[in-house]
Amino acid sequence: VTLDAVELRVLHLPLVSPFTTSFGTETVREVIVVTAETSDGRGWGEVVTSAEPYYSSEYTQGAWDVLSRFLAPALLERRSLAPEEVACILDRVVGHRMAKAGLELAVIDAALRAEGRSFGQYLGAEKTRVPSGVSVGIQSDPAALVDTVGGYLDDGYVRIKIKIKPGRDVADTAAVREAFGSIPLQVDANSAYTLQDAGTLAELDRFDLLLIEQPLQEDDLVDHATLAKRLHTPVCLDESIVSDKAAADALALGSAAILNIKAGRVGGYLEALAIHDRALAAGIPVWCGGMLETGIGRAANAALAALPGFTLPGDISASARFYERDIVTEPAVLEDGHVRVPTGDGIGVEIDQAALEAFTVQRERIAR
Ligand SMILES: O=C(O)CCC(=O)N[C@@H](C(=O)O)c1ccccc1
Repeated sequence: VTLDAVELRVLHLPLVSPFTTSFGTETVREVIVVTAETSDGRGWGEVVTSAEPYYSSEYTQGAWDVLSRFLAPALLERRSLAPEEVACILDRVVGHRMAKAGLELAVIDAALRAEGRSFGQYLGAEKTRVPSGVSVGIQSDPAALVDTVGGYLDDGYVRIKIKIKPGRDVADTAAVREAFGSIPLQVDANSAYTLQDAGTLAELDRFDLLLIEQPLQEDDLVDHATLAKRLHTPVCLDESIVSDKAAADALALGSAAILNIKAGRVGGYLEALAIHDRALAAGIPVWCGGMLETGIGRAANAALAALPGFTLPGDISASARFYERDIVTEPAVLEDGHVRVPTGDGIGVEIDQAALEAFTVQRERIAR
C-alpha cells in the first residue's frame, strides 16, 4: 500500500461498570483509534494503552506522542510498504509496542480491505466462532463477586477469570467455587505478589484452577520458574510476554506452562502469530487476552483466537460487557457462549462514524 496519512484519535468510552484490578479502577476507557489512509482506501487499528502506566510502561498520552512524532512519520517516509514490513520499519523506536501494534493493524486492515481478504484468512484462522471467557474485576466483597459471576454465567460465558490481590484471593476463590462448583475458573494477579507469597498462592491449589495468571512482576522470569515448582496450578504469563523472544525465554526457563497472547502487548498481530506458532510447536496452550478493546480490537482478537493453538477460552467477551455503545456498527455479541469471527474484508467490522465522533476527545492527522 501507499500510505498517504495517519489519523490518530483519543476516545473516552464510559464503562458500564467500574473495572478494578490489582493496579487500580477504570470507569472510562481512554483508547487511541488509528486510521491508515492509503491509495487503496482506509484501515483501522487500536492502541490498547490505558490512561495510566500501571499495567505496563505504556500509557495513552505517551503512545500519542510516540505515534505522532516518531512512528507515523517513519511509515509516511516510505513511498509504499507491505504490512509485513511495518514492524521492521518501526524497529528503530525502542519499545512502545502497543502504539506500534495499533499502527500495524491499521495498515494490515487497509491492505486486506483493498485485497478483499479477511483478517482471519490472513492469519490462518480455523474456526468461525471462538469460546468466550469473561474477566471479572475485584468486587467489594466475596458475596458481591459471587453475584457478579452468577450474572456472567447466566449470560453464557464459558470461562470465568477473577482478579485477585493480597487479601482478596483465597476467600474470593473459595466463594466462587462454593457457589458454582467446578466451572472453568482461573485467577489473574496482575503482578500483585512476590515469591514470599508462595504459601498463600499454594492455598489456591485446592480450587482446581485452570491457571494462575502473572502472579509476579513483568521481569520476574526466573522467579516465576521458581514459584511454578511450588504450585500445582499451572502458571500463565501475561505482562512478562512482551515479544516472541520473551516467550522463547519464558518457555526455556519453565516460567510458564500457559501463555496469554495479546497482540497490543507484544507489538502487533504478526508478533502474536509468531508466539502462537512457537507455543503450538512446543505443545504449550495459549489463549487470547483482552485489553477492554473496542469493536476494532475485539474483531481482530476473535480472528487471532481462531488459530489452532488457542485451545483455552480467551478474554473475548461481548462488547456490552464493557460498553453501552461501541464504535463499530456490529459490536461483538455472545451467542451460546461464543463470539463470531468476522468474515468481512480486513478486520471485518465497519466504523460507526457518529459514535467515533461522539467519543473523540483528541484528534490529529499526520500526512506525508
Ligand atoms: O476482557 C477484557 O478485555 C479485559 C480482560 C482483562 O482482565 N484485562 C486486564 C488484564 O490484566 O488482562 C487489563 C485490564 C486493564 C488494563 C490492562 C489489562
